[in-house]
Amino acid sequence: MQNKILEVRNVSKKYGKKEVLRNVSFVIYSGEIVGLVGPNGAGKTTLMAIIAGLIRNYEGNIYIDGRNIKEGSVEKKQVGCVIESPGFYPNLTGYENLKFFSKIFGNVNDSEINEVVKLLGLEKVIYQKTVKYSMGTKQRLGIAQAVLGDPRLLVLDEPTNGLDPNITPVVRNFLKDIVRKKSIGILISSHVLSEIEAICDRVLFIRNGEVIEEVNLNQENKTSVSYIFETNSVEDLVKFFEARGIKAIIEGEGKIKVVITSEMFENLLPQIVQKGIIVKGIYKQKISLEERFIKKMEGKIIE
Ligand SMILES: Nc1ncnc2c1ncn2[C@@H]1O[C@H](COP(=O)(O)OP(=O)(O)OP(=O)(O)O)[C@@H](O)[C@H]1O
Repeated sequence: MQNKILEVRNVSKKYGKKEVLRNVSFVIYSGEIVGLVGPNGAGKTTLMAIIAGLIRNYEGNIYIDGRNIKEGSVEKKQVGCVIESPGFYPNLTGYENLKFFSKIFGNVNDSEINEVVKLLGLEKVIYQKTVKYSMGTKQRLGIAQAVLGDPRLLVLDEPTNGLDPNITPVVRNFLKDIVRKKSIGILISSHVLSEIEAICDRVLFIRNGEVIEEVNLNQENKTSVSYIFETNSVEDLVKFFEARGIKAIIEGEGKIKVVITSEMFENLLPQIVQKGIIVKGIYKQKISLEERFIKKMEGKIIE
């Protein structure tokens, strides 16, 4: 069984009278990358800052490795974070900055720093002063800083912001690798939903401070996808689906579209064949996270 790395239980936060987070609860298990997506002002950064221990005044409880973060200090680094733009000493080199931050958590040796620098493709710039760094390079140095000291959880707010498209996969692979290798958990937010889709195991949709949906991206057969059926008997096929409560949309000549799970598809296909309906072609279209997000934020329900 997987360990619970993070448990957020009924967390609420107000600024004055404004409720920024309302009763947020979720869990991250070891080896999991969980995405947090929502429109501007939904409460993502506030939630991440609370989990990272940067905001202490909130209702509810947060447990990291089973330990309530409200209860006293811990010797070991529990959470590594990059929230908003990472801050570094501009007149120190990247390496000096990493050394400085690592000292706070003790026991980070040079070989660990060198390995992380290499994995994040920072070797060429690491001995330059960070004042010269681009935003994307600062982001990568921020991730390196967050990872050092072996935290149990990484909290990364928009970590691929400002990265060159050729560097984004480097960061993505780095995070995918360490989350499993070190059995940690990662909470990540991004406005680039294709990026979230490429990296996360699960996604939480947050709106007006509430988690309104959780999508498991690894459960392909439980997620509804669009299937386009090409057939000579459009009417019969539409009737077939409608008799089973499934909406079928005519998509041009001889084509109909239904949104069903892979499990349903596997059960229904033999029945279609049995009815003697001739299917000339079937095309599967996965609903992208972006489509789900747009529909969800419009308040439409996605089965
Ligand atoms: N220090 C603060 N004082 C008062 N209100 C705040 C403060 N910080 C955030 N807020 C408000 O809380 C709400 C949530 O903000 P937050 O930054 O957490 O949202 P977000 O989902 O991260 O948005 P974005 O995608 O734009 O970064 C917003 O309405 C914001 O104006």
